[in-house]
Amino acid sequence: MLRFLLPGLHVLRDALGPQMRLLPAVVVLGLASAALEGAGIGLIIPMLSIIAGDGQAGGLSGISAFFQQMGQGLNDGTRLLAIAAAVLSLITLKNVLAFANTLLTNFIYGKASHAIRSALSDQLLRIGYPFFMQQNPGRLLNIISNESWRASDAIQTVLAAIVHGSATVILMAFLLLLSWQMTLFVALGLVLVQLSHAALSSTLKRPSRDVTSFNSELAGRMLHLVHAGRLIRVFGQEQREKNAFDAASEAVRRAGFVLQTRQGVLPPLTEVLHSALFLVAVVGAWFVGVSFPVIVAFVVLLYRLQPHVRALQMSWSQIQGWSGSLEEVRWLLDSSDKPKPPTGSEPFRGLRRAIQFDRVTFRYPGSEERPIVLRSAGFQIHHGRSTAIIGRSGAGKTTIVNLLCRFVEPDEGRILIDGVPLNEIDPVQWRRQIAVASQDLELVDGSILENITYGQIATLAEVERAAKLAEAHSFIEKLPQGYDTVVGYRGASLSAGQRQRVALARALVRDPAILILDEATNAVDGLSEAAIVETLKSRAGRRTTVVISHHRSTISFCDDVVVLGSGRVKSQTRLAEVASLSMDQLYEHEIHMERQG
Ligand SMILES: Nc1ncnc2c1ncn2[C@@H]1O[C@H](COP(=O)(O)OP(=O)(O)OP(=O)(O)O)[C@@H](O)[C@H]1O
Repeated sequence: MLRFLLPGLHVLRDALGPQMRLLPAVVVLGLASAALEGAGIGLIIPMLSIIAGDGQAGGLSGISAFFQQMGQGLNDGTRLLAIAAAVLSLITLKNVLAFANTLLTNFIYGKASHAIRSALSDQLLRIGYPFFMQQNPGRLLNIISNESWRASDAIQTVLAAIVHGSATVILMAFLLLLSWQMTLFVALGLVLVQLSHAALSSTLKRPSRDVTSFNSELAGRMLHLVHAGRLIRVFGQEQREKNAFDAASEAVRRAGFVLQTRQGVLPPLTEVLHSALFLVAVVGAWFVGVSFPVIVAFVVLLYRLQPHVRALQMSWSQIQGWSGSLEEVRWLLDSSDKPKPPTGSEPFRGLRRAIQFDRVTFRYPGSEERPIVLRSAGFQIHHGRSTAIIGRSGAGKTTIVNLLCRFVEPDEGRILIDGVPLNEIDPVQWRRQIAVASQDLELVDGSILENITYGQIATLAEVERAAKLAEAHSFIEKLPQGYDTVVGYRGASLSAGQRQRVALARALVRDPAILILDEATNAVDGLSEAAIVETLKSRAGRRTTVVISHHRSTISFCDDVVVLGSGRVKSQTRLAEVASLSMDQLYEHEIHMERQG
């Protein structure tokens, strides 16, 4: 029930985590400071009696009589001063407690906000890779950069609501002790105000979802402007992109306006209803003959109560207004409908014999209509040899890399590593033995040194050795900052060929048991490529290499070649046996396959 009323409640509960145990302290501090405030207001009764010249007035009952007794026996002047000093002490102490509560709620809020952001980053790192193939990056960016902050704000609002709720309970108790009839009347009025407030607040969920979904679209457009800057300019599409961006931004504005207008109605409406209730209570009290000091104390208490009740009601509507944000954060944090990360517990210490694709069938997740990429594919990658995987564009070469890296899993068939199914092998140990250089694996925004040693502890000598093997050392040396040159976002300050050589050095510095090169040198000049091929040759017999390329020169050093076509493995043979064939002829090469699975 509460979950229905407060959308995303368990996002908030999970975010609070161990801080939940601090919530009773927030309540106690809230109750204590409200009690001090109520007592201070109660002391107005004897003060007013003294000022009205009726300091020893009787005829009061309940808590009013209790306050009226304060300082009796003292002369009026001393008593007035003593009561004033007591009121000031109570107000001071109340504010000290209120400040302590502010510190405590800020601490809890900070911890909970951090917990939300940390859980989101944890989830993004943990989810199975196919998730990123299917999801709109704009939606993910919007959740991380916008919605997570609104979820944090919702936590602050809930904490504030706890404080206001505690104050409301205590001040209502004081009101009850002053005059139960007037309090009953006020309580009834407040219930009516809350009902009308809740009815209006419930209309906020829909516009809140609209704002969230339009924000996702806008974030996607922003990403596009950042990533496709060159494309847009080359094709002269600035105006079209501007129109599309403005339309997305306008949609956010319109949805935001609807939400803010509906939210904006609530504070004035609440104030008018509260004022009406306030006036009716005062006038009614006079009509039923409540004494002047009690009316004043009641009115002051009611006056102090109002902001707390209004804040409580506004918290409610704010959380309804953030329901779209909370739902988005909850969606991303929910692992049940997300692809699972690869699992497996078999230890893996290195390839000894071969990787075997055993009748592997695969189709990218997302839709049943997607064509089958690999159909019962069978071939082998032998230990210590270099295997070229070739085929026309779209034949499924990169998909084989994705399967080897366990970004995706076969729908049917198995990949066997020395006879052990890959999905039973510990993925961390497996990935530690492979290194990939691919045009899809971008550089990170940092120095060349940081890029080459990414995820690897290496000495400068080892880095330089890898850079030399990748034909990168000579160009790096010529840069003014050498290995400390910052490459910029995705390596933007380097040429395509330089980026590829740094990426190759990054793979080589690990000296991996299995090196996978997916179009890793296609932007490198012929001379450099020839030198890189020599490097790769030197691994022969010791390490396993998989090379994907459309260039005959790049695969020239390979021992074996696997030809893909129409979702099938068309042939697997020794490259020496087909050395005379051109790349085009190789693509059409179809023979019986050696030891196919
Ligand atoms: N993330 C994806 N989601 C859906 N389909 C995909 C995805 N990636 C690739 N495909 C499809 O899978 C097929 C094989 O793609 P793959 O990238 O493996 O081909 P490739 O042989 O490496 O091509 P190229 O030589 O052009 O790089 C293609 O039809 C492609 O449309």
